[in-house]
Amino acid sequence: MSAPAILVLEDGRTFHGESYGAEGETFGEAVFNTGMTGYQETLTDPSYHRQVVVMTAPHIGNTGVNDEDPESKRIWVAGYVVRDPARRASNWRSQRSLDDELRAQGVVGISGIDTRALTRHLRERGAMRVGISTTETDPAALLERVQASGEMAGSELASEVSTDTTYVVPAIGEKRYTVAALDLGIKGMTPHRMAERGIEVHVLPATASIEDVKAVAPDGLFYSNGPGDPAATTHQIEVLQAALADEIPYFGICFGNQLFGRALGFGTYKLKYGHRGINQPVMDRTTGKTEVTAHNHGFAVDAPLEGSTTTPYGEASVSHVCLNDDVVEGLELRDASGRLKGFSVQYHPEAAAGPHDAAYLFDRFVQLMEGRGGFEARSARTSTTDTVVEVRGAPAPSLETTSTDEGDD
Ligand SMILES: NC(=O)CC[C@H](N)C(=O)O
Repeated sequence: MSAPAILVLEDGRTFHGESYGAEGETFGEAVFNTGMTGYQETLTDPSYHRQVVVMTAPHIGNTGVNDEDPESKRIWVAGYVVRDPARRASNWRSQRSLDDELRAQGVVGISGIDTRALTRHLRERGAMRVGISTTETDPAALLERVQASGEMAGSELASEVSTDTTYVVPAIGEKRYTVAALDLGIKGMTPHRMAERGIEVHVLPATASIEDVKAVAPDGLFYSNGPGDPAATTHQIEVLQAALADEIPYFGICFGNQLFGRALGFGTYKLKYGHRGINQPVMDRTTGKTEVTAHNHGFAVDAPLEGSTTTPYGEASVSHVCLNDDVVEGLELRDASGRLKGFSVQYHPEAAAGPHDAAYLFDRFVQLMEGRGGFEARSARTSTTDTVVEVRGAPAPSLETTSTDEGDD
């Protein structure tokens, strides 16, 4: 029988459960993830730094933990909330149990609480600070510490998770392109998806300057996902603006979408409770096609859904929209002649975990670097799914790449 644990939200709502993972006390922003699979990828996604993740799937830990699926070197979540942990791990790839892994990495969790009630509370009241403790028995005392803990809004966190030194992920097969990738909390699958397409990826620290980027002689610049509030970031926005002024093709994912938005002059704002899961429907307005996608974001770009906005770097417009709530899920930048200069998405085409519907975006990045910046795509704006293949035109690389045999979900 595990030790008792309590979870206290910043508005005082309290849940009593059992210790899961490490014993101790932890604080963070309470968020919920609706993914039925992929807990290892979720736990090791650096974008969850300083967040306490509530899993809505009731059984977690069933397939154990292995050394192949982590998206980074460690677990980043500040705390973990599970309804009913697996009593034993059962999978041919499992090397140890999730409970043991959480304990070994010092991650404090709680189990045996009503995660449906907690999730409904967060949906109604919004994401908020939370504390979990196995050492405190008085909720009022824990509440005081929750209310004194740090807020997510206004926090610059990318520098806390980024690599200290540059490293290179070699192209798989023939090398075709060089990309400078700023690590703002990058997931391992992302450079892998690029390497699969013949891209040599130079992963640079979040503090890299425009000179550092140019020193790589990149065909394209990439900004990764990452934790924290995009409004608290200035350095990377300046680097991106300098790169855009220099006509370096750009692709961004998640945090990289938010920073693209800010570099283009749009604002960002905090969503009430965010999008976290692996089945979010998104419309690619370039093709009219809907894709099911993996999300993990608590902030979003505030850009007009219709029309384009003139920026110092070109015409910016919204390329992708979430069909659940009309949140901006992608941006694109074109020059006056309609040539694509850069684009980004708010969700996770690297899909670890998640469906592979959005893998075409890595092909789009290759096309952008090839100088085939989506002339076809623009004329396809009003077309329907049926015409996707024609409008994208041969000899584009396959847009439906990707294997389904990756062990990521
Ligand atoms: N996965 C991400 O890049 C998240 C971006 C940002 N930290 C947010 O919460 O919206």
